[in-house]
Amino acid sequence: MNIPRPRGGPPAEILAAAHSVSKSYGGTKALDAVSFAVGAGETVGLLGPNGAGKSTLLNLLSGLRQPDTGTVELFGQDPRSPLSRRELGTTPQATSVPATLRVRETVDFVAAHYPDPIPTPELLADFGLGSAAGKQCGGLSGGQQRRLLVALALVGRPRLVILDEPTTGLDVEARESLWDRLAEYRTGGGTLLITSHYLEEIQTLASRVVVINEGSVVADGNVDEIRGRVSVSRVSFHTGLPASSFEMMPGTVSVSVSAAGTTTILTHDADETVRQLVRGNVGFSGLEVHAASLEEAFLSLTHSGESAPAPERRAAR
Ligand SMILES: Nc1ncnc2c1ncn2[C@@H]1O[C@H](COP(=O)(O)OP(=O)(O)OP(=O)(O)O)[C@@H](O)[C@H]1O
Repeated sequence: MNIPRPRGGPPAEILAAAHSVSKSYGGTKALDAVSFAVGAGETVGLLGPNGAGKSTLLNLLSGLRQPDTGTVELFGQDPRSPLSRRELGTTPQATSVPATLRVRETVDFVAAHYPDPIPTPELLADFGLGSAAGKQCGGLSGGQQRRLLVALALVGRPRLVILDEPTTGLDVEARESLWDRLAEYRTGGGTLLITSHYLEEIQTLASRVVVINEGSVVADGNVDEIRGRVSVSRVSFHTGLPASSFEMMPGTVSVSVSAAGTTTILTHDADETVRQLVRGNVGFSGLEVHAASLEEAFLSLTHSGESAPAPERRAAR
């Protein structure tokens, strides 16, 4: 597990951890022997495509579900114990607000569970909901409801906040304002675990990014390391040569040939790929270079694996 150790100091306290955790829903394996931990003071972005297992992992860590095998800890205890959740603020993906309660009443109700909550007017003002305080929650827009849910996660000044895709349904302005609030929470010493589909979205906030795909952790590192590894291009062209001719080229992740005869090289270094094609006197036509899709980028992580991160492979050649 990758827990940062402050230089010269003791290891960071682990606030939440999964130890070799597996979870299936019927025949679907959502998590496969995942080990993962969040240390105090970290902001961890949990990144992965649809169905990767992100929500399942968060639900286990926050005690909403139980693992089939392996163990989970929250503040060193079983996350299902109410005591362990006292210092946790969370907004699961599917939660909705109570339609008939007013916004102010909803915040007051949740705040009453904590010894030192953020005062309701202050919290609502921070989240741009001051003027909506007297409205029924059911009358809020989707974006306002989302903001209210995140505000509720923070009201008790928790030590750890777990948010599942908090910006879903928010416009750009609301999204930025939400990141600002979370950055303030972090500056005040808070620890964050946030899921997203997009590295761009979490890269300004996250101190560490963990990529999960098909129920397994496929990468764990700082933003620059992960960006280097998910930056993949597709170089496509027509040639008479078989796919195997290109597999050893520097930076290559995978090579495929479509039914229509187009050869596509997924590569971490499109410039070098094109240089190699020219230098090698490869007969090609119809050359095109595009950014790879997110799915292809995640696939590249699965292919390269933890033992051979792309930047090192690139440097070694
Ligand atoms: N309650 C459930 N019943 C059956 N299958 C489920 C259930 N919850 C999740 N799954 C399946 O488990 C796998 C992991 O789902 P999970 O929601 O954890 O992924 P995710 O990374 O959070 O996806 P998304 O980004 O789409 O929210 C998927 O194949 C999903 O269809």
